Amino acid sequence: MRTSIATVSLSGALTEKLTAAARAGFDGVEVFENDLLASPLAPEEIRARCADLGLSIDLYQPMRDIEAVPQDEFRRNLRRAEHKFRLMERLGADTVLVCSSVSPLAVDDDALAAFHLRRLAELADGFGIRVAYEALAWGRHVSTYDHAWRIVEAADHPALGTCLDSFHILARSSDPKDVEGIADIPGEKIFFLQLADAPLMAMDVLQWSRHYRCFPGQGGFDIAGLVRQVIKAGYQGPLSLEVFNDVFRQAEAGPTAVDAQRSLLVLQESVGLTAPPAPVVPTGIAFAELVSPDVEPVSELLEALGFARTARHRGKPVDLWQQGEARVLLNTGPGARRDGTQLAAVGLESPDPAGAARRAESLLAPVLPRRRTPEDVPLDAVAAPDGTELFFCATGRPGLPDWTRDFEPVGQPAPADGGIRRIDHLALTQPWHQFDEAALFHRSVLGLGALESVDVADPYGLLRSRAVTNADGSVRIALGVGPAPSADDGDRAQHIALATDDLVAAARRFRAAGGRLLTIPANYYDDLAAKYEFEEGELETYRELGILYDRDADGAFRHCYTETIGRVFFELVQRDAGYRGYGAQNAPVRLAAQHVRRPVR
Ligand SMILES: O=C(O)c1ccc(O)c(O)c1
Ligand SMILES: [Mg+2]
Repeated sequence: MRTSIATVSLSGALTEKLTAAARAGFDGVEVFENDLLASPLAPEEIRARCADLGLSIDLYQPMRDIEAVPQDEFRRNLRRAEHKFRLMERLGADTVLVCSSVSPLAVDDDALAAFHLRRLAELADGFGIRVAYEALAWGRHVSTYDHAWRIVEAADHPALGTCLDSFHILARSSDPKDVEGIADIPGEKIFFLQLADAPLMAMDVLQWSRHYRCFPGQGGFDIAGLVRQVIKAGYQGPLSLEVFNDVFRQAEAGPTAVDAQRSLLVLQESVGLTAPPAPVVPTGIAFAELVSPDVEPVSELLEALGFARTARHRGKPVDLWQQGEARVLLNTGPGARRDGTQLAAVGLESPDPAGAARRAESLLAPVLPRRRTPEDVPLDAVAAPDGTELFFCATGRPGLPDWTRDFEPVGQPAPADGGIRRIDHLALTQPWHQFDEAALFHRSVLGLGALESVDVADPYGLLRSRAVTNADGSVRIALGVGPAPSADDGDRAQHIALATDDLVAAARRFRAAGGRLLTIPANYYDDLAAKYEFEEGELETYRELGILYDRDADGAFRHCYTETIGRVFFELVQRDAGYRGYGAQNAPVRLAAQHVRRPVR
C-alpha cells in the first residue's frame, strides 16, 4: 500500500520534514496546518517542492469544532472552511481532516452534526475536496469511530467520509471485538487511515495522544489487528503515520523518517500485504568487538578475567581474546583513538548470514561494506540504529564464510580456565532518542523477541531497559536508555556479561589475578539478609566480593562487575537455567556504586 506520514511526526522546518519523508521512501504526507503557517514558502511552492520530491499531499489537517455548534458559530465555520479550501486548491491537497468537536458550545445532537457535515461536504465538493471526519478519543459528544461513521452515513454525501485513527480507537478499547465493526464500513467511505501506536499507560487520553504516540510495533496496541479490519473493509488509501511524540519532535528528522518507514514495512509484512526476506534468528554471539586506544588496561582486564590472546587478524590491528565460547576482539586501529574504548561491533552466529543481511537490507538497515581488504573473509554486516556494527557470522561451519580464518594463531597457551563459558548478554545503552527504534530494529530485523521494558532508578536519573532475546536465550541484548539527552557519548555505558557456572570461584580468580570488582555498600547485604535465607557463610562471601543476588520463581541470579574502561565494563554472571532476567532490581545499587567510582568532572 502507499505510505504517508504526517508532518507533525518529524522535527524541523517543513522543507526538512518533506525531504526526510521522501528520502525514507514515503509516497505522501499529511500537511499539518501549523507547519504550513510557519513556513516561508507559498502554498504553490510547497506543492512544487512535494512534486519535486515525489510526494503527494494526501491530507490537510486539522479543521476543528465544525459540527453540532450554534448556528452563528457554524456560519463562521463555513467561512473559515472556504478560506481553507482555497488554500488547499493552491496546495494541491484534495482531502481535509475534520476532528470531532471538543467545543463547550457543541451539542449532543447527531442529526445536527450530520446536517453540518453535509453542508461542509457540499461546500468542499465545489472545490473538488473531500472531507474526512475523525472521532477524537476526547471528542465532546463524538469519541468513537463507530459513532463518527454513523453520523457520516446519516449525512450521506459523496464528498464526506470518515478518517480512522488507530490511536483514538485503541486508546479507548483493546478488545479485538470492538474493531470488528470497521470491516462493515464501505471501503470507499473510509477516506483516510492514520496509524499510531502507544505504550500502554493509565493516563489522561489527550496527554497520552499528544506526547506518547509512537510508530506501529513500538507500543502496546494491536495495530496489525486493526489494519486487517480496514483492509477487509476494502480501504484503498494510504497507510499514514500520525505520531505526536515529544522525543521525535527533538530528534533528527532523517533517521526518524527511516524508523517510521521501517515500522510500516514490518506492519505490512505482519498483515500479509508484503513478503520481505524472512528473518534469520541468530543462534549465538560469535564475538564482541571492542575498539580501544588503551590496549594495556583492556588487555590486563581480559587477562585477569582468564581470557588468552589466541590469534591476531592477518591484516588489521585486531586481537582475538578467547575463553570457552566467549570471544572478545580488541581492535586498536585508527577508529580507536578517536572514540575511546567502546563496544563497536557484535558478531551474531547466523544459520544463514547472507539471508540475515538480505532481511536487514529490506528493512532499511544500512549495509556495511562486505570486506575491508581483498584477503578478508567476506562477511555480511549492517549497522544498528546506535551505530553498533552487526556481523552475521558462521564460526567454523563448513561451506559458510568463517570469520576466524582472518585470524592467525599467535601460539599463546590454551586459555587459562577462568571459569567463563560464553557471553551471557550484551548491554548497549542507546542514544536517548533511539530507544524505541532500537527495540523495533532488533525485533524486526533480527527476529528477536522483546521483553517488557523496566525502569531502573539511577542516582542522577532514570534508566529504562528492555531486553531482546532469541528463544533459547543464547542471544540476549539488553537495550538501555539514559535519563536525558546527553551530548557526551561517554555516558552511554556498554557492558559484556560473561557466563560462569561458579561465580564465587570466578570472582576470586579475577581478584587473585589483580582484577578489581565494583564495591557494593553493606546496606545492600543487610537488605538481602532480610529478603532471602542463605546458607552459612554465603552472604558473607557475596559481601566480600561485591556479588549481587536476585531470585525469581524459576531460579537465582548472581552477578558482579569490573571497573569501567572508557564506556565499557564487564559483568560476571551465574544464571540458574530458569532465570530469565538481568538482575534489574539490583541495578540502582550497581549504578550508584559506578557513579562513586567515576572521576568527578
Ligand atoms: O490532538 C489533536 O488535536 C489531534 C488533531 C488531529 C488528529 O488527527 C488527531 O488524531 C489528534
Ligand atoms: Mg488523527
